[in-house]
Amino acid sequence: MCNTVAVTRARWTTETTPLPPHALAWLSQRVGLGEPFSEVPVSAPPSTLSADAFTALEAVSTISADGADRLGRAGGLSYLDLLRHRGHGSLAVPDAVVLPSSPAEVLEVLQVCVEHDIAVVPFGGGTSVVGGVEALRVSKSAVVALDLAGLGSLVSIDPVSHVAVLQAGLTGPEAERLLGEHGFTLGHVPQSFERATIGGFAATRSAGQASSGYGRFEDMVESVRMATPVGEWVVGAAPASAAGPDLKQLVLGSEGLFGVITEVSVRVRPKPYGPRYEGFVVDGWEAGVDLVRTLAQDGVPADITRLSDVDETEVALELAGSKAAAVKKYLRFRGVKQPCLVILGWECRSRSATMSALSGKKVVRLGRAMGASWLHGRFNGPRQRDALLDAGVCVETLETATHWSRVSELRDAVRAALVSELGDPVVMCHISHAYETGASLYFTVLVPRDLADPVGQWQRAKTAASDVISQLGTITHHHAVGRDHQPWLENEIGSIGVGVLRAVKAQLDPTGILNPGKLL
Ligand SMILES: Cc1cc2nc3c(=O)[nH]c(=O)nc-3n(C[C@H](O)[C@H](O)[C@H](O)COP(=O)(O)OP(=O)(O)OC[C@H]3O[C@@H](n4cnc5c(N)ncnc54)[C@H](O)[C@@H]3O)c2cc1C
Repeated sequence: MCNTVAVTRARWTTETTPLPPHALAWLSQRVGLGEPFSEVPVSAPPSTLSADAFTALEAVSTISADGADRLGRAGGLSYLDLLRHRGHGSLAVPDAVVLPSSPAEVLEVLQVCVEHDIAVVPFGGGTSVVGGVEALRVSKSAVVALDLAGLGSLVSIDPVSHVAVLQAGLTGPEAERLLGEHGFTLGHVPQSFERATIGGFAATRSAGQASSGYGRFEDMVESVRMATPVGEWVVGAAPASAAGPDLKQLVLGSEGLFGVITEVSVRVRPKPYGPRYEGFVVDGWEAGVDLVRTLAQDGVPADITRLSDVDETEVALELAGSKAAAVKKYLRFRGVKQPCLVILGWECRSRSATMSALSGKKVVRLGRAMGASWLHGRFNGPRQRDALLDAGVCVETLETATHWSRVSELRDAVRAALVSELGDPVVMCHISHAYETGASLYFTVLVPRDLADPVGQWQRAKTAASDVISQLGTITHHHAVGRDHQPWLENEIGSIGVGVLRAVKAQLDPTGILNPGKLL
């Protein structure tokens, strides 16, 4: 029996966090509530793994064909995954779960899977929202989820160079706890931090909430150790190198198709002394975009640099409850007509540099209480999503990035596509990461769930939004490609790009056992 993923995959946690009454009142008035969710119990189909293959895998690793263990690794945590786990739409369940406990064991498991023609889905925290861990068998005899939870150690730390080697199965909090014992931090805090893993961050080119300061996950990676069907491959030898193309960049974002990442060597930073988070308001989206662009181009963004549009700000204030009225009154007094919330947080970068760039700009300071409130709720999204689903709401997110000159055009186009498919949804948007040349846009969509066809409702909206996104920006800034963004990949990287990735795959995984049906 396996011993991880004790929680149901139909929700983020087993604890139910109901929406507060004022939030429910606002929702029913603005969004409209659907029918409370009728959860249809799901069960795992019989495993098709042959007895021979089971015995061969059992000889080299820990394996379970138990239905609950298999359901616990069936798919990721997108809105559609949650629907499937609540009995709507068909769920792809792996035939077994394999739990190796060392990099050497991962190599042995891959050998057995090649011999028995078994598809292998590398499984970290299972937080993919793009179908990345869907257990697709494709043309293989069976499919196993290869859960990396047994690779959970800090292998080494070099306090002089600020480099740590982390095993792939460490979750965000575990990695931070182990690094914290040595006075260091990774500073990588995506909203899925609580469940996502180091291997998953590397395999998807993840971006965290403080990536404007610490960099995206790929910026932190020094080297990667990866088990492939043709042997072990270690890429990255020094902080910088001119030894041909940077092959590390081929491994990062490879989404389990080229190999199983077992260890990642990362740049770490001393734990911040006295981090500080503050809230500000600007009048109107365009003013906010200009402000964030200036900070990024002047090289003085805060580590967390986040700008909400008018709709997201309005919802944030509505849901803040009693304090919201006083904030709104103050903003009216300050002459702000279209409030857009800016959250700035400093952990490793200089606050004074950002603040001097803000001086003279039309910005209303809301102070540390607003920053503290953001910090307090930074991981609430997935819990609120559970509660919204329970209340009959379709709730999902989309993300992209583009150049500054197109940021507003892209935002408007995505909103229009969603409105044309969904009727009158609430569409909220924020800039989540600021770069010198552009920014990422993150959308949250709320609409009453279509009772007759909840899966089709979101699939149509997602397709419409992705068509628009693929014309004006990247199909994904940090959620990766998986299965869901696959139809738009060739448009972004070209047929030559697809050919290059196929050639790499053929070299590393000649029989195609690794995560079939994703990315390419
Ligand atoms: C509520 C919520 C919020 C999110 N917020 C963010 C965010 O702020 N920023 C962000 O970047 N992402 C976010 N995500 C997406 C997701 O958390 C990231 O893609 C994350 O990096 C996935 O890590 P994981 O360990 O859960 O990987 P999994 O979901 O288990 O796997 C993701 C992909 O990587 C592959 N993979 C996993 N581990 C390995 C390995 N060791 N070797 C090879 N391949 C592997 C899988 O096969 C799959 O293709 C969010 C998701 C949710 C549900």
